[in-house]
Amino acid sequence: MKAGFSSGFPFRLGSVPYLNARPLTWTLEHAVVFRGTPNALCKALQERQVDAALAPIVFAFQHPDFLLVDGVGIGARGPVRSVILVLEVPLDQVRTVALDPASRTSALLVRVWLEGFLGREIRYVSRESISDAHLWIGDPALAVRRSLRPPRQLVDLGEVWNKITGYPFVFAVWTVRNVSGVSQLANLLREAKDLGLARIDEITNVAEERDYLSHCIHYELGPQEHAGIECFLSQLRKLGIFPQTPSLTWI
Ligand SMILES: C=C(O[C@@H]1C=C(C(=O)O)C=C[C@H]1O)C(=O)O
Repeated sequence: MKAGFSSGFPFRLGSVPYLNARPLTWTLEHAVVFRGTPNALCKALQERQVDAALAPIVFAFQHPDFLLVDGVGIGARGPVRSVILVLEVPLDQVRTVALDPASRTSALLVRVWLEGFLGREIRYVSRESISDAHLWIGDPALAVRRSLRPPRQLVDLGEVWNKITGYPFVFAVWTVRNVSGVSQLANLLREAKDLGLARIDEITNVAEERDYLSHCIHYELGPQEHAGIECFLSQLRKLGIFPQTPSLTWI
């Protein structure tokens, strides 16, 4: 039984099916009732199938009624490995990009990078279409990266964001409906992060995966990550996406 609750853990959690979320949910697996892509998690939150989800940060930009758990997230302070753009042609010839239908945040990060920072005009097409570049996230991205052969090249979006802005990037945060006991829930989610990070050796015995969880994904969310989120928001506004400044409520 979890501390402070007389009848078990009273919250329903949603998470992504990717390796990178495992340290955050390792000690809370019993409470995870929904596992789906970042896109599916947004729907699960809206349809009240879950009380809290490790949702794409951009969901909160559009839904200010949800609360965000501070101190924990899925971010990167440099190369992230699992958010990649695979190029079929040299970068300066890229005109069309197929987005990953699983993604919300990285789909906008691609736009910020190509349109905002590089000033390119890009047409976005569906995954099935022939395109000059493909976005991949999560475990499928890790698999694509392993099987990549020249002349195809890849761009690590965590790395380009950090090189250009100097900030970390935050992909996902625990996004919570304002239910009773919400601050206790936030404390438990922060505690679960510490417990999970101390048990990476239990989560995977594959050296490459341990390295990914220990060095590529950054689970702490502090002042630098907040500055990164603000910078991402201001870049989105420059592109005319989310013209209002959303008010984010951190707990
Ligand atoms: C770093 C990652 O972050 C994911 C990317 C997301 C997105 O692009 O919308 C959302 C949630 C994260 O789980 C990843 O899964 O590779």
